[in-house]
Amino acid sequence: MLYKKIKDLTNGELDSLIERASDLMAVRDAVEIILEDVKKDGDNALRHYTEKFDKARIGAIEVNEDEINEAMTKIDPSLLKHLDKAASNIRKFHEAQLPRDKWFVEISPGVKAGQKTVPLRSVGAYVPGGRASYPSTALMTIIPAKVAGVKDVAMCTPPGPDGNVNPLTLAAAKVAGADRIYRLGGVQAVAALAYGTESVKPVDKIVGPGNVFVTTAKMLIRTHAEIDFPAGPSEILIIADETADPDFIASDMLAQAEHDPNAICVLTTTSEEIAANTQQRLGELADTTPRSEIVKEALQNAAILIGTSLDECIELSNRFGPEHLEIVTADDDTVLDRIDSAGSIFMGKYAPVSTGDYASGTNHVLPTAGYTRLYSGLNINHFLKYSTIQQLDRKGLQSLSDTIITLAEEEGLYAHADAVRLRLKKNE
Ligand SMILES: NC(=O)c1ccc[n+]([C@@H]2O[C@H](COP(=O)([O-])OP(=O)(O)OC[C@H]3O[C@@H](n4cnc5c(N)ncnc54)[C@H](O)[C@@H]3O)[C@@H](O)[C@H]2O)c1
Ligand SMILES: N[C@H](CO)Cc1c[nH]c[nH+]1
Ligand SMILES: [Zn+2]
Repeated sequence: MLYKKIKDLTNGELDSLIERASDLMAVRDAVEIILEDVKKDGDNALRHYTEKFDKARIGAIEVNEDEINEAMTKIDPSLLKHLDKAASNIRKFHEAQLPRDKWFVEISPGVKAGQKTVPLRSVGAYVPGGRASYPSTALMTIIPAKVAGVKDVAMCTPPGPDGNVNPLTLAAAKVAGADRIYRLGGVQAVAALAYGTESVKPVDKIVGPGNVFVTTAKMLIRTHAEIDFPAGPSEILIIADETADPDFIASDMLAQAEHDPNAICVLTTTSEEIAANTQQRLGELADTTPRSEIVKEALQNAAILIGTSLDECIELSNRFGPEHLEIVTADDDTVLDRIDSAGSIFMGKYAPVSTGDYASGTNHVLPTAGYTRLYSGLNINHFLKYSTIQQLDRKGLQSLSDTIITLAEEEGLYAHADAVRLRLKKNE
């Protein structure tokens, strides 16, 4: 773990903290081989890689209705109640993000310009399932697609060694409204959704998080399908002053560390005492937590960085661009106003990242590896596209004609000018 004052960081230390997208491309060669094999050999390659990585010999690639219904019967009703509660909060939040179906503005008399909203035709949701199973991610990816009106939503998630998909993930997919489910994980799932195979229908866009292999695969198939953004191994950065509680900080760092050995957890604080106590607490928790092995590996990438002022901590956070940002200071609103790159922001000591991971309604599929500098987390717009519209009457066209004809002729595009002249020459 890196434990230092921000001002003492070497350029190399700062670069490896900020420029972490290179971790994804380190697995590029291995990923490309799998992508090519699936493109060439379709279902055969899917079965081969599922056996290799998930230790499962699968027959049917698509999960059938009977399996889904059977999974539903296996789930404790009280568990289903919690799934429903999470689903309903996620639905409520994403419905609030919906834009208007169609709108117009009068640019000038007789000239109306507007916009129409259209859902994508088909989307593939990748739901991870390697080191943990992620029913919550089925809700986070499928619900917004359905709220946006996407007709065809497929889900891919890795099977267990018995070839079955985790029953709660199947239940979550059903609650969320998935149209098709494939027992496929990793690079092979992304390839199948992008290229299509005998059993898998290709989709227009692939969304959802995954480990470095899944995320790199998404970045490499973009000539075939659009993607949301790189959503790789989990990250947290906490900005804290002396008012924060080191036990809470350590437990929230642990909560993201337990996802993946490649997870990245950072605390930046103005308090040397908070820094030291957090480090000590992390050490204790790492030994006793059930996912100790993963956590200990992830904590090797962790950092505790002491700033001489909150300004220094905020600047570091904006350069890092964390997937999750927690702000725990005496004046969280003022810090919030200065944040320009963070996937999802958690304010105050009663808002651990776990709230957004499961139940506050916001989406937990978020850019990692510094991509919050470019992308927003998963939201309704990832499932929509917009057509602009213009509607003019004769007077409206007349009012724009000189401008259009002059600019078109300057560009040497005479037919553009004539398209206007012709209409105005003809009697109504
Ligand atoms: N950023 C986000 O929004 C977000 C949200 C939830 C989870 N996550 C992250 O998702 C990830 C889930 O990872 P996971 O591993 O548990 O599940 P996963 O489903 O992403 O990956 C499992 C698959 O990885 C493939 N794989 C494993 N080793 C491989 C190898 N050596 N070569 C090629 N392929 C290989 C296998 O096909 C396997 O099915 C974690 O990193 C977690 O932090 C991120
Ligand atoms: N923290 C993860 C995103 O990095 C999302 C998640 C799902 N389940 C638990 N947590
Ligand atoms: Zn989490």
